[in-house]
This record gives sequence, structure tokens and C-alpha cells, in this order.
Amino acid sequence: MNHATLPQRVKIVEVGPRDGLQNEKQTIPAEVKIRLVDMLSDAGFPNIEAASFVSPKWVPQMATSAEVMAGITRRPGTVYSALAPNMKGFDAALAAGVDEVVIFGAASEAFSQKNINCSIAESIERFRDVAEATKRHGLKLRAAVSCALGCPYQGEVPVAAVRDVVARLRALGCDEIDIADTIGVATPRKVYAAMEAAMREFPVEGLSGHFHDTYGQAVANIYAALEVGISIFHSSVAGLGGCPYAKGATGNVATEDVLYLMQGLGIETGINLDKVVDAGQFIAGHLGRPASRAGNAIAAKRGA
Ligand SMILES: CC(C)(COP(=O)([O-])OP(=O)([O-])OC[C@H]1O[C@@H](n2cnc3c(N)ncnc32)[C@H](O)[C@@H]1OP(=O)([O-])[O-])[C@@H](O)C(=O)NCCC(=O)NCCSC(=O)C[C@@](C)(O)CC(=O)[O-]
Repeated sequence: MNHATLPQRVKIVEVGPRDGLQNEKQTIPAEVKIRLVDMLSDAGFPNIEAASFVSPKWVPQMATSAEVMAGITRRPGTVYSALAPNMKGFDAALAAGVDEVVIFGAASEAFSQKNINCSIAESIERFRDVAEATKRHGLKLRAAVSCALGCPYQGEVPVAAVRDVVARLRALGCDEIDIADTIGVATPRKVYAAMEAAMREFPVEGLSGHFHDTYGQAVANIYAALEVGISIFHSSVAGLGGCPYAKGATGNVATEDVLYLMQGLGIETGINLDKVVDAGQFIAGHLGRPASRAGNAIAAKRGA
């Protein structure tokens, strides 16, 4: 049997406090978000997406982002990221002291319009100023490519569109680019194709897999991405989430499930799974819903 050579170490970016919580209907107090970020920091994540400086009319849940950033206890070695779609968002992110600014585009025109109210070409022009300011202030710059594997409005998204937007984002000076399955529709062969298209335009070391788990394929998709050399993955504690502009999409792949997979594969993450399980139980308890599969299994075993 042929076994692909997998990376020995991966970076897991915890996106639960942002992607995970942004779609919650119930208002989550800033103190709860702060406690969640602090628990995640304590688990040793190298990168936590903690906030989003977007219009509060568009995404009300993220309106407390400045308060959250001011309230968290920063762990040395953790990069704290926030979304910024324009200069207003950038200025707020800078004032809040983020380490990494995330611009977010799409490989689908229809999604770009629904999510950020402009075309792909217009978004790149808006991001140019944000990218330039990010670099000038010595911050890291990351870009997300939403709907790289399917769009809730347009359906299929050609890999040529993924390649094209990755090239445009590279030209802005991005340090990392996320290939996002916003609505969780991908299966492994689609992941190979999208990642291979992206790899033609951007170094594989800087590409990440951002998978939602709507159809239960996210762990298989992560494995497929590992096989083509991707070594950065995004996940949400307790599998929180969904996109406000992608109806029916469920949360990101659960961090506990991803860490369990990596442990089984002997791939280093530097993250304490037990502490992530605690964070997952905390936030799932607060929201009144079950945590992730691996998280619940580990918690149940502890209680046994
Ligand atoms: C981009 C805009 C602002 C354009 O929205 P617009 O309405 O075209 O913007 P505008 O410039 O005309 O401004 C309208 C109002 O918003 C305000 N405004 C404008 N910008 C900001 C800002 N940064 N922070 C706070 N307020 C802002 C601005 O001041 C003004 O206020 P008013 O004068 O009406 O009182 C809007 O569409 C928006 O905020 N969209 C955000 C959508 C969003 O956050 N989606 C979820 C994140 S993306 C995601 O989850 C996908 C990802 C990354 O996880 C990867 C994946 O899975 O695909």
C-alpha cells in the first residue's frame, strides 16, 4: 500500500471566537468571549482568530471585538488575528493591537456581493490599502478565499477562479492564504484540485485549509490536503459556527476532532487537547448545545 508522506508538524489556527461565534443569534457577552479566548490561549494555540472589525449592521455579534481584544490575556507565542474588510476595519484592528490582519475575498462573484457588497475586482482594490497599511505597521497579512470549493449562490466554482484570486491576493503581499470551503460541500478530490490550483500561485507552506463540516467531510478533506502538503488548518472549538451569508452551512470542523486526527497520525501541533476539550465544554455549555464528537467522547471518558 502506498502512503503519502505527510507533514510532521502542522499549525492549527483556532477560529472559534470569530468564525464560530459570528453567526450566533443569542448575544454572547464579551466576558464569555474573553474567557473562551483565554482558555484557548492556555491550550497553546500558535494562532487564534479572536475578532472581526466589520460593520456591526452586517454582523452584530462581532460588535464587541474591541472589548474582547482589550480584555484577553495574551500568551507570548500566540498570534491574535482579526478580520478587516476595509480601512475602517483596519484602523480598529490596529487600535485593538491585533498581530495579524485578515482580508477576506471569494472565488465566487455572487458570494463576494452577498458577503462584502462588492465584486471580486472591487474587493481586491479595497484590500490594497488594507494590505499596504498592514505591512507598513509590521503586522502579518492573511487572506481568505471563500467559496473555493463551492458557492451557496452560484454552485460549482471553477478551479481557475481559485487560482486567479490567489494570484491577485499574492500580489497584495499576503503571508498566508486560506482556501475555504465556506459551506462544507467539498470532498477529497475537489480538495486536491483546488489546492493544486492554489499551489501554482502561492507557496504551499503558506496555504491553509479552512473546512466547514456541513456534510461531515471535513476530516477527510483535511487528510486530502495533508497529502498534497498543506500544513496549516483552521478549526473551531466545539465545531462552532456557520457563515451569516451562507445559509445552511454548519460550523467549522471541530478543533478537538482535528487534534485527535493529528495525534493519531503522529503529527505535532503543540496544542494540549485536554485543555481544548475544557474550552469546548465551556462554550458548548454556555450556548446550550453539544460540543464536538471527540470533545464529548474525551469528556465522557474522563467522567467514567
Ligand atoms: C464590507 C462591508 C463593510 C461593506 O458594506 P457597505 O454597506 O457596502 O459599506 P459602506 O462602506 O457603504 O458602509 C456602510 C456602513 O457600515 C459602516 N462600516 C463600514 N465598514 C465598517 C467596518 N469595518 N467596521 C464598522 N463599521 C463599518 C460605515 O461606517 C457605514 O455606517 P453608517 O454610515 O451607515 O452608519 C460590509 O459588507 C461588511 O461588514 N461585511 C462583513 C461580512 C462578514 O463579516 N462576513 C463574515 C466574515 S467572512 C467569513 O466568515 C468567511 C471566512 C473568512 O470565514 C472564510 C470562509 O469560510 O469562507
